[in-house]
Amino acid sequence: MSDLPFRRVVVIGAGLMGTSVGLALRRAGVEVFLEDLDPANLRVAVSLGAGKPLLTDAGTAAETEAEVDLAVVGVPPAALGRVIADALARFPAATVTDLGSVKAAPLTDAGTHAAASLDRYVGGHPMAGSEHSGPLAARADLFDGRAWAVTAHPQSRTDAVETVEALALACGAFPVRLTPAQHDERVALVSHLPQVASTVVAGMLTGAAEDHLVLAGQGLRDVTRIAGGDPELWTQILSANAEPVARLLHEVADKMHQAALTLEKLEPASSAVDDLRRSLERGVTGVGRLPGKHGARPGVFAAVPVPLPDQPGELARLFADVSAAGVNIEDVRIDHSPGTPAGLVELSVHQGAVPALLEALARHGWDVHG
Ligand SMILES: NC(=O)C1=CN([C@@H]2O[C@H](COP(=O)(O)OP(=O)(O)OC[C@H]3O[C@@H](n4cnc5c(N)ncnc54)[C@H](O)[C@@H]3O)[C@@H](O)[C@H]2O)C=CC1
Ligand SMILES: O=C(O)C(=O)Cc1ccc(O)cc1
Repeated sequence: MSDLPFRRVVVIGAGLMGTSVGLALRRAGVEVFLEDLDPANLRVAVSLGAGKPLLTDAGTAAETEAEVDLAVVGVPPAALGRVIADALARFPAATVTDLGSVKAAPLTDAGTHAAASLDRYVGGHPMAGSEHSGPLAARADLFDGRAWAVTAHPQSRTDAVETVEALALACGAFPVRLTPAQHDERVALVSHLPQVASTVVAGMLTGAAEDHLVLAGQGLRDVTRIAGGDPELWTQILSANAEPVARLLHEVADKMHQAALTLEKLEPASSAVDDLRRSLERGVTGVGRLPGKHGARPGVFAAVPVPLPDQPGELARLFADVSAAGVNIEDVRIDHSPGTPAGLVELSVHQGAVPALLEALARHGWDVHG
């Protein structure tokens, strides 16, 4: 990519997110320098190919700092304001952005330390990540097809906003412009509430007997996966966006209370049965509103389940058969049932491709049903 508005990028904080940005930018041919307080994380990120260390044993060449066009701050939320302000001072020609999950508090913080140069700062938040931390969990394709919030503030320079949008695009994401306040309000619903809900459900498992947990299926794993996220990171995220998240939690608590009352009133053919069905249907409607890959309209993709024998080469054979049918796999999920010699692969494909795919898979002996 030769028409990018940056040639030399520094990533400060080479953990999961910073290292993933480094890998994605290296994939796009951009020169990347890395920095981290933790020398072990820096070494791992460098060895993964995410960039070169900014500081060498001989120190940093002054011309390197002067020639940095873009600094990307990937440190934990509570440290963001300070590190953004430092980056504005250290890299005088650079646009500075960050990867933080909250946007209003770090902007205020950075403004108290670096008000004069804040016009070169534009916030960013890639809406992709994982429940794992650190550079070993990083991936070059983490941002492919994902939204990346770009949060300009009133002083942000237009060229700085365009540079951060170009960063999102270079990493494979699509930029979404929002104000910091709009961002924090929206992620309260789409990211922070699900985290607390997942955490509460997972927390209830701590008291469960092991012979109960052996029954756990994919549904429980789906609901609790993000509860495995770093508690320190999430303490910082939720502390910085407490009010909107608390408002939503009160709403959830009311709805849970209503659901409990409904269940207590259930009798065959009672109106409580209709209430229960209506609330389950509302859930189906809500899930159907989630956009698919690349922000595609909901409902564009369909999931095709295929039972997979637990033998070497079966997954490769399935993918080859799908490919021979001329069908693109948009997404894939594999469910493992402990103790059984089979798994279930769920192929997400364009709805229009489903009939041809089912026909082709059945022809190749896969156990699929229309
Ligand atoms: N974990 C996730 O899924 C997502 C996280 N984010 C945001 O990305 C940021 C980074 O999160 P992760 O990469 O998950 O955390 P991480 O814990 O994997 O990485 C953070 C890195 O920053 C380093 N660090 C801490 N303070 C530093 C400082 N003052 N200077 C230089 N390096 C410093 C740490 O040593 C560590 O290597 C956070 O602000 C988070 O809110 C955004 C989207 C997703
Ligand atoms: O693991 C996942 O699916 C996530 O959604 C991770 C995540 C964590 C924090 C963010 O600010 C954004 C995304």
